[in-house]
Amino acid sequence: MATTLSSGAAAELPIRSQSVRTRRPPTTSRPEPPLPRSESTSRAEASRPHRRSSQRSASGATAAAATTTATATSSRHHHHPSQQQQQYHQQSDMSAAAAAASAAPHGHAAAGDDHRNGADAGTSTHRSATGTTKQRYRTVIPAPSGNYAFIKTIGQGSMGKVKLAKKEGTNELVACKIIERVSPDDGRQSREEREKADAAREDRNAREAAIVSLLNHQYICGLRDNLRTRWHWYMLFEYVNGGQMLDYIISHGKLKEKQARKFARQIASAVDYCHRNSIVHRDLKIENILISKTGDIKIIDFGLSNLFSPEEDRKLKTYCGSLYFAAPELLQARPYTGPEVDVWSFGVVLFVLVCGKVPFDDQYMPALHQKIKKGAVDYPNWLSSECKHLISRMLVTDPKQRATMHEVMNHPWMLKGYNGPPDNYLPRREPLTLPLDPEVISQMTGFKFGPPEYITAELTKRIKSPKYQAAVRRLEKERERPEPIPKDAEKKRGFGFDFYKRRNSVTSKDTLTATSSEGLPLGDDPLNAFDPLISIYYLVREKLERERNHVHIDLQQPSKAQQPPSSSQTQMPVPPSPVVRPKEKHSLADIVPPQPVHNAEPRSRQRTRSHSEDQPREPIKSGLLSPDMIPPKKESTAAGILRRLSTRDRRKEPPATANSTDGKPPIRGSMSMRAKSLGHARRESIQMRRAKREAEAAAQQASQTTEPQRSYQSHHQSVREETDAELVDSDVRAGETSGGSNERLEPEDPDLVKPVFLKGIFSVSTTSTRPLPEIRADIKRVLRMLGVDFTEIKGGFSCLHTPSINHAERQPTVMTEGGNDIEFEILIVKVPIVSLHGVQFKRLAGNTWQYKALAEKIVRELRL
Ligand SMILES: Nc1ncnc2c1ncn2[C@@H]1O[C@H](COP(=O)(O)OP(=O)(O)OP(=O)(O)O)[C@@H](O)[C@H]1O
Repeated sequence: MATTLSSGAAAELPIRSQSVRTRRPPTTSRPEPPLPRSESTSRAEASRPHRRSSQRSASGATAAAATTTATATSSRHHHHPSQQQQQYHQQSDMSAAAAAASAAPHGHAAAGDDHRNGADAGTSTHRSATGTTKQRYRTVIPAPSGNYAFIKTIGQGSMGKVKLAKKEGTNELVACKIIERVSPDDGRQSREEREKADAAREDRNAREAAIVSLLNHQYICGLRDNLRTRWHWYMLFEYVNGGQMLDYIISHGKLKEKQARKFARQIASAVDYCHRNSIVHRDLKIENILISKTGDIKIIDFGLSNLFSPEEDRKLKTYCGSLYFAAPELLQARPYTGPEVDVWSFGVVLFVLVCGKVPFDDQYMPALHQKIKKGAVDYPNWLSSECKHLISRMLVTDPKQRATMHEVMNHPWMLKGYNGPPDNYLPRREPLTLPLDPEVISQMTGFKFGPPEYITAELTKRIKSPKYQAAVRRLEKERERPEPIPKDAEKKRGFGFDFYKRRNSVTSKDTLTATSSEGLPLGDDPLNAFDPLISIYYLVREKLERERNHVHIDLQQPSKAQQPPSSSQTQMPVPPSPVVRPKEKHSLADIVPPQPVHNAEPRSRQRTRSHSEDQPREPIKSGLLSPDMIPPKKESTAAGILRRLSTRDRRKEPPATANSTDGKPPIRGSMSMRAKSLGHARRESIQMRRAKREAEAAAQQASQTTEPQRSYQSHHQSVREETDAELVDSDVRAGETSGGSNERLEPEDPDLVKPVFLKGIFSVSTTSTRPLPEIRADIKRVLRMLGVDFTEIKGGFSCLHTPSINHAERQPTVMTEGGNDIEFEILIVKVPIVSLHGVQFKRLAGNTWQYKALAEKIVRELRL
């Protein structure tokens, strides 16, 4: 149960008072509008075939699906002891103390709020006249931007399900997070308690929707649309289809520092962007980092995020997050500003990336608490001293001594191989001036700021305040200072050495930036995180500008929308730049840039921080080169991915051939994927394009042959990027073919392997040159051996495992939601070009670390 401490209480948080974020008990009694049940959803649900006989209803697939969901919902919503250990939440936030009246929450109240329209959607239960509970499904979400049809469930968090959905008439895929709004009466709470909990949850949902709808960052999963019905919130996010970071780690074990750095820089970029917009995530953990098709990270789940203020007397007091990633001050129930708890969690994430395990672990909760509070970390000796140093600066138990994001981003480990710190992609801003834009004010909803007049009055007060005006003057002075010293010069005079000396005193004076405000401590910078109201004003205004411009601003290219307004009239929208977001690249050739990879991050908008520029900013400044003309730079290339994939331990592979460049055996195929030097990237890119062309020709030839001739081998050779439409088709077909039954499929059936390309590469836990039937047989052997229930589905296996006490491993035992059951898929994917099969794991539900332990065990047992 959530426990509220009195303001400022610094008492130890009793362990039993911890709880998951307010979770709903099983849904049983709420009447649901009589909705037509969609066939395709039934199929999709029924295609989740791991249900045990005890969970199955005799009345066929529909009932089975209903039971399934009810069971899943039920098991998830019970307050399992481990849940209580995993996430905890105490309700008493700054926002709750904010202005009394709340504007309408962000999101669109759908017709579903009217029961008679039957527009509520998603999964929910319905108690019939006979008292039996039935699950109802809705297949289409009538979102403001169009109708979205559900395809299948792709995730399950503590707040609800996440389903893949497709916009009708398009191939656009979204991940729809479905959150219930009202808790049913399970007899455990009084009506008042329930209502209070629902109201608090509603505030959180509104805030999550409001926050994610405003954020605009390439490493943050963007909200496409948002719908609220009587019973549910539907948040339609961009679909991130490269898998979870967790799977990546299961696949690769610990990452090489170089690879971890790339991800860490992206996380830092996103987190710093949030902080400079007065937003703290509060639930940073490995599960909330997904990987996109292009190999970049996307942070998800802002369900626990909130606004923060640098003011001492406006500290946050909600203690939430995942225990393994939680800062010690949260365990001690101490009020906190905000960013420092994210820095700690980020430190834990970084440790997981480079070590493949959590830094603090104990199966006995009080001991785990003690370890976190003590902050003693065992660093493996193979970790570089710079990496150790950075993590040790992030995992400082005293939040005042802990590294700031500024320090993290400028740490030598972060800079290694790069020209500067990660870019946070903040749009260029100017200090606010009066009058304020009423349209912007009217859209500042979802945060309980109060009515527009109140917001206007408060903002005016802040802008006129001596503190703000002094900050503006300081900024102006900063901007008048001469240009910063070139980066090379920084290196020459020993920047790295200086860094260590002043690590605890990073202030505005330490920053290398002369023209930017970004080195200023939070609260001194009038442009970033000065005050939550001001930050939200900027964000809303920027969002409106994007919408007015009617173009999707390409996050990887600067556009005029990010240019400073030409006058003090900062509300005036800048004329749209003719930048239309290019369609996401799908082909290998398209995403392999012909450039070295060490300047990893895409050149983005014109930045306010000059010292982080990866390219000279002069041309932009002088107007010689339009910012829109700067080509994006990306490290995350297919070549890079494949190269990394190929550098994995392949002891079991055939001996080296003449193609081997470094004495190690190459992976099968004509081209060596073992190139390690950066200079090889370009060559690889060319080779890959050539190979792709050749393979396409071969595939075309194969398609002209008769059906039997289109053998297993040619299926292997088909090298083609799967489009989203095909992905949808295959997902739907998967539901149709498997139908939730245990029916045996011919092992040679090409449908048994899912032709996933880049998507699969990221989560490939292991690859094999062995024929598909052998791989499948081996997986089945291992699953049976480990007592995992499974059903064959298209492209792999749907698995369910209930860990027994005997199975308990020395692994982190708690972390996220979920009952005992671990639900996951093992997909066999094709790795393009090189005719390999990869085994991909995908967690659907269950305890993260139990899942990780199991997946790793399966990988170990496989003889691929
Ligand atoms: N945009 C997305 N694209 C693809 N998969 C997603 C997306 N968003 C969420 N998921 C999947 O759904 C899962 C749950 O999502 P999310 O973390 O947002 O839910 P939650 O209820 O807030 O979870 P938690 O209990 O971890 O806080 C994720 O772990 C991920 O596997």
